[in-house]
Amino acid sequence: MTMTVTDLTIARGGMPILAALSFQLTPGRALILRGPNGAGKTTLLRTVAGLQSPLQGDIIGAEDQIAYAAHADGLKAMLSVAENLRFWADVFGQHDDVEAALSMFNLRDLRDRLAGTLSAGQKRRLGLARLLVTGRKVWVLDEPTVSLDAASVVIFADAVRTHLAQGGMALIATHIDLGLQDADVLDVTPFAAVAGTGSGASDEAFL
Ligand SMILES: Nc1ncnc2c1ncn2[C@@H]1O[C@H](COP(=O)(O)OP(=O)(O)OP(=O)(O)O)[C@@H](O)[C@H]1O
Repeated sequence: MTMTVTDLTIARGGMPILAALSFQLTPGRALILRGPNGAGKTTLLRTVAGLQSPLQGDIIGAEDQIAYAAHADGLKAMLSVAENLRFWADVFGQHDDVEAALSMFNLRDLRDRLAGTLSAGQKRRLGLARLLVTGRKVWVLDEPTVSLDAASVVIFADAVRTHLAQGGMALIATHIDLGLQDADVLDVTPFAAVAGTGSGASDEAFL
């Protein structure tokens, strides 16, 4: 399975942001999205994940194969760590146990804690551990290392490497170096559809 993005034009708030963007994701490969704040990386990920429609262009080959992890953790505060993972495994129709995901993200000691009581970095680790229980091949990740300490960034990078080694794919917007030496890099800056999209627009964190 290969995901092919062709001649994509995407918009946010009614404004075209990136245009004429094409790339491929192939099994075992990660593609890192680069670009300054406001360049359109989140918008591109949301479009690839099917949360919004492109103005133009095609995204083919990844239908029902995408697991999307964005800024909002989206955890169930009143479920425990292990219950959150089981919940998401059920949502994605997976019936494996969640032990591997707990171990990979160093969450075993926290398994019975309510998610709402976790620290920001612990919540992020749980949010990322969910990827492992989705069974999805294509991970679409928006700034996945926010709130993670250095050791947890290493854990996350190991999880991505394992996923790739199993034939998975990853599309990741990040401002930091994840240490994924073999990853391909796509700087979206040259694909800006409108000059100055990096300033003047609203900041959704404050909406
Ligand atoms: N809800 C919204 N309504 C209007 N404009 C928005 C909205 N959300 C984002 N934008 C604007 O769309 C543009 C692209 O934003 P986007 O979040 O895709 O950029 P980004 O590359 O992910 O940025 P960052 O590196 O800061 O996360 C920015 O100019 C942003 O201000």
